[in-house]
Amino acid sequence: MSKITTATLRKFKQEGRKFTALTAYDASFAAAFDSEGVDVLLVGDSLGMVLQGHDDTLPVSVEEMAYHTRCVRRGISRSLLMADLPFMSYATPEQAMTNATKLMQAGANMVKIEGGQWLLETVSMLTERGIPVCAHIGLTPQSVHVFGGFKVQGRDADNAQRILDEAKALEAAGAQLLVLECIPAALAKQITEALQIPVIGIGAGKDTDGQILVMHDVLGISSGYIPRFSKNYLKQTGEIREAVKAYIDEVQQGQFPAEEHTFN
Ligand SMILES: Nc1nc(=O)c2c([nH]1)NC[C@@H]1CN(c3ccc(C(=O)N[C@@H](CCC(=O)O)C(=O)O)cc3)CN21
Ligand SMILES: CC(C)C(=O)C(=O)O
Ligand SMILES: [Mg+2]
Repeated sequence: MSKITTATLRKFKQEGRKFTALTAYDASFAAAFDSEGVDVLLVGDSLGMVLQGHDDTLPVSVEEMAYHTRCVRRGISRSLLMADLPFMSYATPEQAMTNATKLMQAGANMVKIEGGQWLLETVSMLTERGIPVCAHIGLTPQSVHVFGGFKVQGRDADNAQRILDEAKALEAAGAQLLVLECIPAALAKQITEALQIPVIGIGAGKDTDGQILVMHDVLGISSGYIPRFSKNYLKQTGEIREAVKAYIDEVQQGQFPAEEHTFN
């Protein structure tokens, strides 16, 4: 099987073939997810919560992200490897270039950054210099203290329009992928149809081009916050590889996310 690139994902979008993504933080899980056919692996800054036990993602450092990216890289043969730039590591385009370089040199194929309008210059500067960017909008967890909690975004008409406009502007700035988190399904559908680039949803309904979940949620070992949009696939399968297969299968068949995992 040849390596997944952003061009592969774009082809999947054009063909209407759903793809799957999971977080991974170490080589062993990465190798298992890769060999079962997960298309995209994300070294998420969610590691601040699920590995380190913090209440949010803000304490995570670039060095920690680079360490886990190096670990995951050694487990991968086929999947695309994306890594999150953590809180405040891309506050200026210069910081973004310095820190994205560290993650790329640790083995990432692209970096993910949270934000809309204010990030446009950063997206084009990174892309022009050889670092592909996945933009992340909607519920951006690094802004949890601005939002006042992990809350669904884009429910009123003004905010929905703003998120749609941001998505189009990020694509125009050069973003090659987009993550939509915790927004109403109808808005995610509208954005997915409006863009040429592949759109990955989490808590964004069934009509995005791909789905992503945090591996601890899929394997039923998250404590504290367990988002409603996630699903424990270990419960129904009893084995990690079978759980991952079931997740991939349900995404490809359009069975996940179901109505119970969806915000309206
Ligand atoms: N285990 C885990 N899973 C995740 O999906 C995840 C993390 N951790 N850490 C980083 C961010 C934080 N995320 C979260 C965390 C909680 C909710 C949550 O509790 N959402 C409410 C919806 C609230 C509303 O209706 O406005 C829910 O019921 O799911 C959502 C996203 C997503 N990411
Ligand atoms: C939930 C995904 C999209 C993420 O950003 C993370 O795991 O950090
Ligand atoms: Mg993240």
